[in-house]
Amino acid sequence: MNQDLVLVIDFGGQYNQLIARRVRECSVYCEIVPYTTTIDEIVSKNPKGIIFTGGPNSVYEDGAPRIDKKIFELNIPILGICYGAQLIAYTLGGKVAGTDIREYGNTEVNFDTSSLVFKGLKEESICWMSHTDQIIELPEGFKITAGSDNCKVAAMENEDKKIYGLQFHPEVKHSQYGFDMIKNFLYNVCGLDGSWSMTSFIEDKVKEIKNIVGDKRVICAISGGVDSSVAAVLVHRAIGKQLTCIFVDHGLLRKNEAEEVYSTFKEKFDMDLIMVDASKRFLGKLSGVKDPESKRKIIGEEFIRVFEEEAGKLLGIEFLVQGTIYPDVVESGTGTSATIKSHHNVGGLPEDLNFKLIEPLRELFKDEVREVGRKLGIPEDIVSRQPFPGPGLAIRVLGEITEEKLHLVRETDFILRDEVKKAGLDKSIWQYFTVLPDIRSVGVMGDERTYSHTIAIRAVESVDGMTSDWYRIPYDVLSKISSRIVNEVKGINRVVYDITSKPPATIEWE
Ligand SMILES: Nc1ncnc2c1ncn2[C@@H]1O[C@H](COP(=O)(O)OP(=O)(O)OP(=O)(O)O)[C@@H](O)[C@H]1O
Ligand SMILES: O=c1[nH]c(=O)c2[nH+]cn([C@@H]3O[C@H](COP(=O)(O)O)[C@@H](O)[C@H]3O)c2[nH]1
Ligand SMILES: NC(=O)CC[C@H](N)C(=O)O
Ligand SMILES: [Mg+2]
Repeated sequence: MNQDLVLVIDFGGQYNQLIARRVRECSVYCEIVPYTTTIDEIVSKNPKGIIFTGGPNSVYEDGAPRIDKKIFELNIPILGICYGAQLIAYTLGGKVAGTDIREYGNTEVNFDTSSLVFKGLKEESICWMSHTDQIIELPEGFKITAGSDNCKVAAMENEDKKIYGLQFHPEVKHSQYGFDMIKNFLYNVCGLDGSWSMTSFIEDKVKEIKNIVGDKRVICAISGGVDSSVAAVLVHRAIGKQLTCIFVDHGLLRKNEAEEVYSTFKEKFDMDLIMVDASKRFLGKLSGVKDPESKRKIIGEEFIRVFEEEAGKLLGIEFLVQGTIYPDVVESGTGTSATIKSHHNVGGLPEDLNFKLIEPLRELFKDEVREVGRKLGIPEDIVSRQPFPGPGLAIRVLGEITEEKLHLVRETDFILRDEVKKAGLDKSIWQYFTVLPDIRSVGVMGDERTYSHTIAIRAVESVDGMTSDWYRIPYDVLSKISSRIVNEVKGINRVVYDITSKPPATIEWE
């Protein structure tokens, strides 16, 4: 890509994805790479600025993630945040140590506003702290540019070398002027002009895909969802008829979904589509499997096996396009971030993958993908669709999957969607579905005892799927949904509402 790039180097912090977002919100393109990335790889990407993230370790401990000292000699501006700042100090000969005073949460910080990073901001403001270690000795050539009651070095810099360290987290909303500080770093220190936009993203990706693919043929795994639709249209713009889309019915789709996806696709897009009914083989492979991660890996592998078979019939296929987005990558575990769950399209991929992957949306968050989709002219009803996970109902039937349980989730989900739509809430709730926990409970229906399944309703609001809060569906709507479910779906005698945010829960139950 020929646009200016900022690299975020990942040291395992909790807010890394937020840093990347904030950079893009400043209209600067950015990518996150693990701290193990070599200096040569970093140089080859030609970044105009580098940001070190926070992280759970203490820099002075054995085995803590480190960075090659040469990075400070590249004459590329560097901003270290929390662990990142401590790492700068440690690597350049300063001193970092654990202290008795921990700082967590809102903290008043004083600033030297002659610093390029704090220029134009208040001399005192609230910042979000989350650390136990402190920089107790500056490296040579550095000066202190901010401090708090309990932390003498809340910020330090070496203006000549363009190296900056912040002990607090400018990327979280709780830091009053945090966004402005990131912007100052990008504009004042790195000299970037904020000219990046989703339009330039599209143009660059189209060029890049053309170059990679040449005259080869490509298949695209399409689900009817937002991400794969956007990926397909983007790739189609680059290589047109060299692309064939494949939609797999794995027997884990929602009610009427296969027919609906097929007809919408045919109506809205001018692309080739192959539908594969693979429900028997998926359900066969999943039979008796209870563990969520095992289910995800089986599904990830089976998807690829189906794509391989279909590609075999088409001749000359080298590439597989997937609508992978950043949360799929980070939740699957990056080596620095923990594995939360293996998304089928990343952590669930088999090792012997015979395709080269094309994943043009891999660095983006959901709302950014939607923006790209709108810019590409994809109809709003597709772009604003609620997400549906690739493993489908397999991760909404907890534990062992049976046809009977799939039926219960399918029917209850259908009622939920119907009532949400009738209440006019389908555009306001980010994602909503039913889950079948593996429990039964006692009820009384028509004066008879029942011992039947419980269904849980999950509805969340979110921006990017990385964090979420439970959606407050009005009681009267919930009441209608509950009574329809127990009246219309035989085998359910109890309905519960999931009122947990993410974190600590996740959106899906498995
Ligand atoms: N039934 C399917 N058939 C073929 N490919 C699929 C299917 N389900 C998922 N995929 C592939 O896996 C990728 C990840 O799935 P995911 O559900 O995250 O994205 P999506 O379905 O495209 O969008 P959304 O998040 O809006 O549902 C998809 O982009 C697509 O490439
Ligand atoms: O394609 C996908 N493959 C997967 O394996 C997968 N797991 C979760 N999801 C979707 O990702 C978002 C975040 O989900 P969680 O909070 O459950 O991790 C939510 O929107 C989930 O529906 C998946 N999508
Ligand atoms: N949030 C962070 O980056 C924490 C850094 C380091 N582990 C500390 O406790 O000080
Ligand atoms: Mg999907």
